[in-house]
Amino acid sequence: MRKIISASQVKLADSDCLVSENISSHELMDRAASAFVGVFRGLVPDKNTPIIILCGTGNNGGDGLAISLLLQCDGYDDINIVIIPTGHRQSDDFAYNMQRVKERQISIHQLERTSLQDFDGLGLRLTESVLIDSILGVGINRPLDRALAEIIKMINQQCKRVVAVDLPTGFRCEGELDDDGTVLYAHEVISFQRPKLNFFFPESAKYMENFHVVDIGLREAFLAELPSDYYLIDSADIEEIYNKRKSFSHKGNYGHALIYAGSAGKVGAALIATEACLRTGVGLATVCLPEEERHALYARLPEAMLGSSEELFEGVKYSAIAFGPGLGRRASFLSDLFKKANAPLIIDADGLNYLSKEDTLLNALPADTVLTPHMKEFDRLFGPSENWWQRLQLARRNAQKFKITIVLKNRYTFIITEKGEVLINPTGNPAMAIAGMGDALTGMLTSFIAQGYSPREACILGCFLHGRAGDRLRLEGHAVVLPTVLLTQIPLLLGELKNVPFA
Ligand SMILES: NC(=O)C1=CN([C@@H]2O[C@H](COP(=O)(O)OP(=O)(O)OC[C@H]3O[C@@H](n4cnc5c(N)ncnc54)[C@H](OP(=O)(O)O)[C@@H]3O)[C@@H](O)[C@H]2O)[C@@H](O)CC1
Ligand SMILES: [K+]
Repeated sequence: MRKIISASQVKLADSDCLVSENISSHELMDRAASAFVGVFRGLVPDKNTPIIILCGTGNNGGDGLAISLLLQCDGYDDINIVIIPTGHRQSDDFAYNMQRVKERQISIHQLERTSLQDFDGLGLRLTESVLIDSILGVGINRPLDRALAEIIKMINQQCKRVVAVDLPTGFRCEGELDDDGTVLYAHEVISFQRPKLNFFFPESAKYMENFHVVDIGLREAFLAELPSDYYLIDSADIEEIYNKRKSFSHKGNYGHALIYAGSAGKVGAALIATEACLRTGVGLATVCLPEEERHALYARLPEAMLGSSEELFEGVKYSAIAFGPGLGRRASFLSDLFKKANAPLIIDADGLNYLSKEDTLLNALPADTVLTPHMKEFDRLFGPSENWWQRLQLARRNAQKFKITIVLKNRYTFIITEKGEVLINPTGNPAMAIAGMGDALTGMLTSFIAQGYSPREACILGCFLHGRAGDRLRLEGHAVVLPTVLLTQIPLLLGELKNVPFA
């Protein structure tokens, strides 16, 4: 898992890198510039493209200058640099790179003061150029001055393609994103070493389209020691957590899941959740569906067993219970379930809606419960929030208070553990925005918990693989991914882990 660090921690990691490798800060800046250019080349392969590099006078601006040198060496032949004064003094590495740029034949336009009129007077071809934004990076420490904000608003109206260095100018790395703040909109952001936490909030879409993260060699061992509650899940975590199926094992070794789901007109939700559970490897799955809907289950999923509410808990020990997809009014069984359940619960959809209407039930949630709300379900459960930063903090408080895991679903799903850690899932794409996708996730999480994984492990595995299956289909050309099609990928993805599915 990759720890997400704050703007101030980045500076500590930079200093550590200089000391531990015994390099100068401009050498590290060259490394950052080179990593940036590595991605930039792929984004803008045409070397005749007019490029405008907007530089502030701190280290973000220093990066811009170092980037100009590399791009020129690479054969980009139409580069204009504009220096916009930021702050009280130039940083040393900015001054160092300025000296190097002056020794080359690159056009430099130096604004003596930050003013829209002066900027406009430069007559830059903003609409035809690719603009590299290196005005401000992690050093932003106050709202933008009016004059700089005016320049940025004009650029936002005119520029068709902006590539930001480290982060878009004006964007805050963490904390509440200011709704009225001016930010230089970036079509691409090339960020150093780690993505910034706020890249993962839906509000960031207003300020940026895509981001790339490049390694600049900061010491991972140092980053691992920094305190942070935010982590980005990566494929190595999946390899580490997932256990191969053992030889001589049988269905009894892989758990028995109960799927309490479906109602008249919403049987599909139960079928999808159950199919997901089975395809993720559970040993046994029992579905509690209304009796009259049983034919759909037998026709679609002969592997599943049907149970009725009365007999469900007689002498059966489940290893995980999913509750909610397509339940409608049947969700009122939740209070009884709390008394009868003998396994961790995964509550979704109508189960969450019922929970939000009955205040006292939240306090009665059994240990190890997983809630899987999307934003609206979350707000109904725990109250409204003004923005995603507030919502995430509210989720952390409630996960700790009730000792539960909350899977807050979005483009980047946040898994909030009972300790208040936030694990960010990077996989998934808009082709997956379709009915039934959440039911599939619920089935997968239930399956992993039934197989003996902790709620934390199950949520990491389930969210990552669910999104990865969708990403694979998207890459194969599917503009839309149906949940039942996505589920066909799950056994294949599991089979690819550690290359051998069996011990
Ligand atoms: N550290 C490293 O070794 C490495 C760092 N790297 C790069 O450095 C970047 C961070 O550089 P940084 O710390 O110099 O900050 P940066 O974002 O350039 O801005 C600072 C200047 O802006 C000013 N200022 C602040 N707010 C303002 C506002 N609202 N409006 C106007 N001005 C404002 C502030 O002024 P002051 O507070 O002094 O008045 C100060 O002068 C980082 O994002 C990455 O790109 C990479 O090369 C890798 C190695
Ligand atoms: K920037």
